[in-house]
Amino acid sequence: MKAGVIGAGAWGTALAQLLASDGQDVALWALEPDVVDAINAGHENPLYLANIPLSPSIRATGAMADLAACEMLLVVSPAQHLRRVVALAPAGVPLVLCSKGIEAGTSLLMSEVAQQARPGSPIAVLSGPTFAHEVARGLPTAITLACEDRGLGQRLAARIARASFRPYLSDDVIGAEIGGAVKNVLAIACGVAEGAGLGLNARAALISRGFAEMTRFGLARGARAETLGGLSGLGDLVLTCSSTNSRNFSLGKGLGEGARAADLLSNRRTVAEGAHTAPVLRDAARAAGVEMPVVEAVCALLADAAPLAAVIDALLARPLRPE
Ligand SMILES: NC(=O)C1=CN([C@@H]2O[C@H](COP(=O)(O)OP(=O)(O)OC[C@H]3O[C@@H](n4cnc5c(N)ncnc54)[C@H](O)[C@@H]3O)[C@@H](O)[C@H]2O)C=CC1
Ligand SMILES: O=C(CO)COP(=O)(O)O
Repeated sequence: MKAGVIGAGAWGTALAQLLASDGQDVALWALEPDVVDAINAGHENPLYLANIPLSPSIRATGAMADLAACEMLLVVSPAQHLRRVVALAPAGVPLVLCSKGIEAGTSLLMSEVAQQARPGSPIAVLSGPTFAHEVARGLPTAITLACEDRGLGQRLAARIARASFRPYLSDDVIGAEIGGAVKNVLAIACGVAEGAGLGLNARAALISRGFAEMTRFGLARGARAETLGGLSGLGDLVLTCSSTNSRNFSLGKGLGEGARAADLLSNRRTVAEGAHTAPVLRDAARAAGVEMPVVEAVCALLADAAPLAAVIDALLARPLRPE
């Protein structure tokens, strides 16, 4: 299966490096001409994945037509741009969606957006606890590969798997997507706790009460509980809520230290998906009658709608209830 990757940010570049690690050619579509040139001439991507020497088997391009011969396309754009890039991709080729988020304006998950943008292209989702720079360095990683077509899922998994990169197959596409989208918002909350010096008890409470929110929302959207408790849900939640290597956690840390969201988000080159997903998720949850108080709190801080102390007090003052 000749592989192509759409999007040369940190994660797209790391996945191209993974796929090229057995010497096979990988076509990598990048938005920025500077990135195309740096990868082809210098075998590096200093803009998004600095200090990682890239395989010469990776061929970057700015022309989507150069991906026409690919038999598998990994889509790794930011979630809010996925509709536009998928519409440009060659038709009929299996799309492995690696972006984590919910589309603003439609509240659609990435698989639903891709189905609208490229009807007829088979779809899979690749999602889990996977910091890009660790995968690019070949460190051990496990991930969920969700696909409703079991045979296709097995073929994709075989093509993507490496000695230190283990895809676990699932047929719960929606469940895999909801975990990845929701954990980004919850990572912002854990970053806030870190930045405000609330302690590790508070972080653990946010992770487990946040997981309860993820589960309520996921079940309401048709996800399976075991998917939400797996790599793409709980696994990714734990990773992203534990480290400033996470852009979402770092954004929250800045909020917790007292910075304004608008200042933290202006002029950033890399994406913190949780900031885009949070208000969409809050509205979708309200519409479904699902309570998500941690997500509501993150939205209030992102919108600068209430002082940090008031947001924390409101969460702690919620009525006592059974776990
Ligand atoms: N970085 C990571 O460790 C991981 C990231 N992801 C997900 O992968 C997706 C991409 O994230 P990263 O690769 O980290 O991105 P990044 O933050 O490293 O880079 C930003 C990306 O956005 C692209 N971009 C900017 N404006 C655009 C536009 N108008 N149209 C299309 N693309 C545009 C840039 O070309 C670049 O590829 C996100 O949904 C993220 O949640 C998933 C797993 C791990
Ligand atoms: O999704 C990720 C790891 O699985 C990356 O998290 P951040 O986008 O918060 O950096």
